[in-house]
Amino acid sequence: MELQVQVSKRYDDFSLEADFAVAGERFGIFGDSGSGKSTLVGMLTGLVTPDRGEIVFNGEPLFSSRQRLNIPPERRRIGMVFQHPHLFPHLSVRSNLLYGFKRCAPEYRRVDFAALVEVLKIGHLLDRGVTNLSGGEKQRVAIGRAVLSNPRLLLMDEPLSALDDSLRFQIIPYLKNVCENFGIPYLFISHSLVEMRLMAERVIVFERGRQVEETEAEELARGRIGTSPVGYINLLRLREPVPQNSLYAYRWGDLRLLLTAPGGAGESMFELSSKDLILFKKHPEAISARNLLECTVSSLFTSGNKVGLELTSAGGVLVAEIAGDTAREMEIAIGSKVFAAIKASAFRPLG
Ligand SMILES: Nc1ncnc2c1ncn2[C@@H]1O[C@H](COP(=O)(O)OP(=O)(O)OP(=O)(O)O)[C@@H](O)[C@H]1O
Repeated sequence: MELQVQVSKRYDDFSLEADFAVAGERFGIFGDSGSGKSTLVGMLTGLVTPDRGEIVFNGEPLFSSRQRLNIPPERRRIGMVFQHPHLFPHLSVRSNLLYGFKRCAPEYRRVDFAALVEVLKIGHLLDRGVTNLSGGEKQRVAIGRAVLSNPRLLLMDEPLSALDDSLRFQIIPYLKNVCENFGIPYLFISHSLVEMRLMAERVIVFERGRQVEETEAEELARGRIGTSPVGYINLLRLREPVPQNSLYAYRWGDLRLLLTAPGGAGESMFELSSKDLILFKKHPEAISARNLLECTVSSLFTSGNKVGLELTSAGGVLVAEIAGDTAREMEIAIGSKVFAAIKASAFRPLG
């Protein structure tokens, strides 16, 4: 997709200025509460009219104040998934799903109902009403309904923020699979950096109605090292947990990691703060941490008085954070060998 946006909108005590062009399939809009994300989404869908500017999607103008053009929402073919699923309570799951499909002109119907139901794993729910579904099931139905309306672009405005932590991260693979399988580009809007990294490649950052940065999701996370109380969050996909005494041994690349958290069979995602890695220049003699990884420093980046280290190990890449003084004392440079100690309890399951 190609999306060009150059718009401004003023409310009494808030104004939004956006000027960006994106080309790609998985874009993110990131910003704190009140930064203007939903206002921008409203302008893209056509529910909010910009004061002036232009919005062009795949070469087709959707809004142009110069040309006095404002394509109505129903003709923009932009799908929406919101924070709350907004399902029709009197309709079954099947009828909710088919709502948009039936309203879509036959020539635009590309998404196959049976295939979509399979990807979202909601086949067993089709004949049920929606009121008693779990939060995660409701959101999967809402995603399915949006996708079945065959949008040219899917806008997801904080689609996970009403779900509790474990559900949030269970829904992410469905969201990604559904868009990838059916070739639907999306804009993912969120104030969660972890969600952004899992969903988007490039990210446009808004602060108080102003677009301040366009970058890669990973870069954005790394740039906040030292400024964020939780540090940089490493995301690890670990496999095949095997009970080992009171712990669980997981596979990570060519390494085994010991964790306190039991995971489901197959793969599970875990987060690990950059603050939870303790670095040694030489192999320590005896340590209480259950994991000791031999690593090479593959990249260094500074943020304030903190230094972020990208560490390459046989398992994969991890980011650690240490004070600038410590990095100098340890004579850390690109190519340095270090040992990273990590407690079994430092890994937190996502979902
Ligand atoms: N219709 C409106 N009239 C007046 N002010 C509005 C209107 N809509 C939004 N605003 C104001 O614009 C600002 C940006 O709101 P917006 O909902 O776009 O932010 P957001 O980044 O989506 O926030 P959140 O993450 O909390 O939803 C806020 O200060 C809000 O109060």
